[in-house]
This record gives sequence, C-alpha cells and structure tokens, in this order.
Amino acid sequence: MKSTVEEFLDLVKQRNGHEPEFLQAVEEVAETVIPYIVKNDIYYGKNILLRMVEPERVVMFRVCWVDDQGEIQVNRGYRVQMNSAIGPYKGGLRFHPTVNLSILKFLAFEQVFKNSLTTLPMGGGKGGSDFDPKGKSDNEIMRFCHAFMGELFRHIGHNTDVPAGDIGVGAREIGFLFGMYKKISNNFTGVLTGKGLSWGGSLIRPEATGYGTVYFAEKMLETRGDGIKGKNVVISGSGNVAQYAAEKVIQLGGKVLTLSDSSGFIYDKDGIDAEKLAFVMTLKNEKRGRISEYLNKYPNAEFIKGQTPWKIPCEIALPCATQNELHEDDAKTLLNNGCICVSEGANMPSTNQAIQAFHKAKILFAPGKASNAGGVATSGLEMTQNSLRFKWSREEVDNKLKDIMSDIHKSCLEYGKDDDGYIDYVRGANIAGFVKVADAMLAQGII
Ligand SMILES: NC(=O)C1=CN([C@@H]2O[C@H](COP(=O)(O)OP(=O)(O)OC[C@H]3O[C@@H](n4cnc5c(N)ncnc54)[C@H](O)[C@@H]3O)[C@@H](O)[C@H]2O)C=CC1
Ligand SMILES: O=C(O)CCC(=O)C(=O)O
Repeated sequence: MKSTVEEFLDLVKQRNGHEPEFLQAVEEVAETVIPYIVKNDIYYGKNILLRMVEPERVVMFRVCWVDDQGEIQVNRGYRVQMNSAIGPYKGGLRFHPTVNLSILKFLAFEQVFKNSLTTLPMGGGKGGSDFDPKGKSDNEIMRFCHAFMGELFRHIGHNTDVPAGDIGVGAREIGFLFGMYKKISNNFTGVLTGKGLSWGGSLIRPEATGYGTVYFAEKMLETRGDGIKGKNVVISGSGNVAQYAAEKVIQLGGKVLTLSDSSGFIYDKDGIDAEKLAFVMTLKNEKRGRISEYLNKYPNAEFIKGQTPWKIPCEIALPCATQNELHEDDAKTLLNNGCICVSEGANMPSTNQAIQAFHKAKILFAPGKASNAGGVATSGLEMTQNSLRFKWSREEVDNKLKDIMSDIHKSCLEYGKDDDGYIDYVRGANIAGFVKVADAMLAQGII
C-alpha cells in the first residue's frame, strides 16, 4: 500500500518530472506537512498542498540587449508568482546561467513558507534570467537590466509583486532595474527592495540575510546552553550572504576559517578577521575578482581548487553559496569532525540525504527557509518604511530583525519538538509556514 506522501509525490512528479530541484523542495515539505494535514480535519481532504505546488502564474519572456561589441544577445526572463494568499508576491531575482523553471519554482515554493514564517504579510515569488553577469561591463549589465525590466514592469507593482536581489543581483542591478521601472511607469514606488539608501532603501537590508543566519544559529545554540563565541566556523560562498554571515560571526567572537566561490575555497587557519573580510568585500563587490586572489594579500592561507569547504574541521557550518552544495558525504565528514550546528544561509544548500544525516546525529540543523528569512523579512521592513515614507535607524531595523529571527525560532519549536526534546527545525518551519498560508487560502475559497 502506498503512503499518502508517496501518492502525492507521484502526482507532483507526473506533472513536473523534468524539474528535479522543484521536486526536491516539494518532497522535503510533503514529508512533514502531509502527516500534519492527515491529523488535522480542517486541512484534510481539501487538496491544499496540491494547490500550493501549482504556481498561481508563471511569466516567461524574451530579453534582447546589445553587448559592447554591438552584437545582439537574447536571454530568457522569468517571474514565478507562486502564492499570494497572505500578501503580494515577494522574492528575489537571480541572474545566473543555470537559471531555469525548475530552479525558480523551487525557490518560489520555498519563499512561500519562508515569507509566512517572517510574520509579515508577504506572498511568495521568484524570478530571474539565464543571463551570466560574470565578465560583463557595467554598461552591459545596465543594458540587460533595462531590457529585463522593459517586460517585467507589466507584471509587478508595490501591491502586486515586489522583487529583490538573489545570486547575481545586488545593489548595482537593483538600481538599474528600479531606474527603468520608474521611467516606464512614471511612478516612484517601493516596487523593488534592496534599493540604495538615498532612494528608498532600508538600513541593514544588505546585511540582513547573513546576520539573520547567524542570529538563528545563536538561538539554536542557546537551546543547548551554548553560543558562537570561540567556535570554529566554516562558511561557503563569498557573496552577499556569506560576507555578512562572516561579519556577524567575527563580531560575536567566532573564528571564520573559510570562504568559497565556484572555483574553490580559501582556508585561513589563522581566521578571517574584520580586516581580511574588508579585503574580500572589495575583491568581490568592486573588483569582481575570484576568491583565490585572497592569497595575493594573505599568502599564509590555502586555496583548494574545485572543492567545497566541508572537510575543514569546525563546530558550526554555514552554507551560504547555492543549492545542493552540501551532500550526504559532506554531512558525514562534518559530523565526524565534530560539527554541532548547521544554519543554512543559502536556499536548499543541503540535499535531503544530508539533512537526514544531520537529523540522525541529532545536531542542530536549520533549513534556509527559517534561518535565511532575515533577508526577506528586512525587505518587508523596507516596504513598510516606503509605505510610511519614513526611515528607521540602523539599530531599530537590527532589533526588529533579531526579534523576527527569534519569533521564527519559536515557531519552529512550536511545531518541531520531538518527544525526546530534539528539535526538528525542518518539520517546525514547514508546518508553521504552511498553517498561516493554508488558513488564508481556506478563508479565501477555491480560487
Ligand atoms: N541575497 C539575499 O538576500 C538572499 C539570498 N539567499 C540565498 O543565498 C545564496 C547566496 O546568494 P547571494 O549571496 O545573495 O548571492 P551572490 O551573488 O552575492 O553570491 C553568490 C555566491 O555563491 C557562489 N556560487 C554561485 N554559484 C556557485 C556554485 N555553483 N558553486 C559554488 N559557489 C557558487 C558565488 O561565487 C558567490 O560567492 C543563494 O542560495 C540565495 O538564493 C537567501 C535568502 C536571501
Ligand atoms: O528580499 C527579498 O524579497 C528576497 C530574498 C530572497 O530572494 C530569498 O529570501 O531567497
């Protein structure tokens, strides 16, 4: 006899068989949420999860632009508007050659649960393009962003859908996208978040995802009477999330040993301190160089080509680069080396098999939809400030961010505590995120 979870996943597979990342994200949710639905009459028999895996709308469009050599380039643009039951669609834009519908649907699906967990009124969406920003001039980036917004503007709005950044989309790109939206719509509105401080942006938004990931790790460690201070921390990535996760770890007295990019990782056994991190920020955000160039300035560090950093012994691991960057073998290596806490800064960086290994060893493990929700939460705070035509101080936003991460942690405890006291943060986050969206969908009827 097939279980309800298997039957559900078979159906989702029939419809989305060619979308492996999306199926992986759905499987992780279904395994914890379906048993909850079965036990709760108000959700049972209403196909609520089946409705949630179907995007409300998917927009796919052509993006034509001219490169510096005068050649016409053609890319594909997308916006997946997944669920608007609790608020306008909200979620980032990713510019990376690997972008396709499977990746964006997994990200949009995760975003629905994550945004629900933030306690703020935001639905879930995600978008982007297969455009590769690597090696492009600022003018090419600008022309691409303008062309992309030339179509996307029809589908977004401050009460409809509010995009932001993700991989390959940072402050520079948000500026170009916002400029074009404002020009075509003749409207200065909070239609994007991650804006510059002088034109509607919020303090702490650039830091928020990385800081939030570390605040969440602290909350988890607190449940065991522990903290970040004095811990060895291994971080992957060297982009927005990794940089500010590293900054917060350093501020809290932890030792950051690694950072990475798609070419490999650097291992600095003396620790990456504030000065070294400032060098990485300039290298990555301004010079747009490779992480291996760290050794030009700090030759005592090592560069390990083509590998992820999980074999470096640590107590805390923060995967902050990309999806499926931490496999079952990596999880076992981390565990054998004494890792006690994994807080995901990236979206779905650990495979489902790696998560099982962490759960089996009963270490602290937080899925991205809980631990990296600080970024979108602070985007929600940016939207609030835009609506109020007001600006909160750095300290005010940071305190709100801390409170939100603490509330997310409480929600995970409410739905994720096992009989033996172990906290299954995956189950906790999935069910807490589901309940709020499902209740709104039920109240709004079959639409
Ligand atoms: N920026 C934000 O506010 C949020 C980002 N995230 C997630 O965090 C992760 C990182 O995003 P950002 O730091 O914003 O992007 P970013 O563009 O600033 O940096 C991406 C980083 O990932 C690395 N990377 C990309 N593809 C890789 C690959 N195939 N192998 C190894 N490294 C790779 C890049 O070298 C870079 O260090 C993504 O999973 C994103 O979805 C999650 C929540 C919010
Ligand atoms: O700030 C936002 O709206 C998007 C953040 C994001 O893309 C994410 O949480 O994965």
